[in-house]
Amino acid sequence: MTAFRLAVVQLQVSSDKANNLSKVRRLVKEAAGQGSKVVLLPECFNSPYGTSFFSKYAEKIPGESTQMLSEVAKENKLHLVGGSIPEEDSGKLYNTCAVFGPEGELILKHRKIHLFDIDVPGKIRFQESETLSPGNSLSTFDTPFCRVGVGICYDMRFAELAQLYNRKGCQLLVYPGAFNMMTGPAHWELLQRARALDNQMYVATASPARDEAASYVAWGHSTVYLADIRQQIPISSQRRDDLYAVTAMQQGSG
Ligand SMILES: NC(=O)CC(=O)C(=O)O
Repeated sequence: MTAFRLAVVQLQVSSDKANNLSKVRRLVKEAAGQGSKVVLLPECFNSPYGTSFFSKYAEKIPGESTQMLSEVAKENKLHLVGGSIPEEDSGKLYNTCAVFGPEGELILKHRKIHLFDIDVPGKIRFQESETLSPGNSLSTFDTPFCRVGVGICYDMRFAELAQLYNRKGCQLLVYPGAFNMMTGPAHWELLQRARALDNQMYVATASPARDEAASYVAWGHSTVYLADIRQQIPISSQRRDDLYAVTAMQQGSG
């Protein structure tokens, strides 16, 4: 891994898609001006986060929002991890992160694998699966600095995914996310620290900025967490592969 500057954009997302896109343009340019080579956007950066919004804001890829991401990555000569947008494909909706390289090329699409379905009586009920379909693929990409593993928000709760990315040689995990005012204070930082510590990898998250007037109030607190003590505490070489293994099943499409 070589040193580079990573920017995490905590965006104030509104119901005005065009305004969200123009803010992204401005903020990525600003991050590039400060020397950033990889920029991470939040989950659902072009739309309010909520099941009632996904179909209205959904786009095909390529489409308006990802075209903007491609242009911005190229203009600023950086890797852009495009948070996520509601994606429409063949009549289904996905929560999808598109990653672009410095020539504006689409490197990968990661569709959220674990949908956010929770029901905490009296506090919060959220069922992404009412409108979204899950992705079925792991997603990694290479930069000149390190290999990166991609998950979206709820994906961060699943330790196995991070372990598989570790086995695939990733040194940085990125999670665009939008935890809320209940799960945020309880788990947001803890999960990042857990994934970083278990795997001795860097972990970065980007959230929409908190908007108390939104129907879903994001916790915010975008973070970069470091656990870079591989040499001193060499757990990767001390693993008992003779006793246990984390393996991926055959990946489907999506
Ligand atoms: N929004 C999510 O996908 C996940 C979340 O908010 C949580 O796990 O808490």
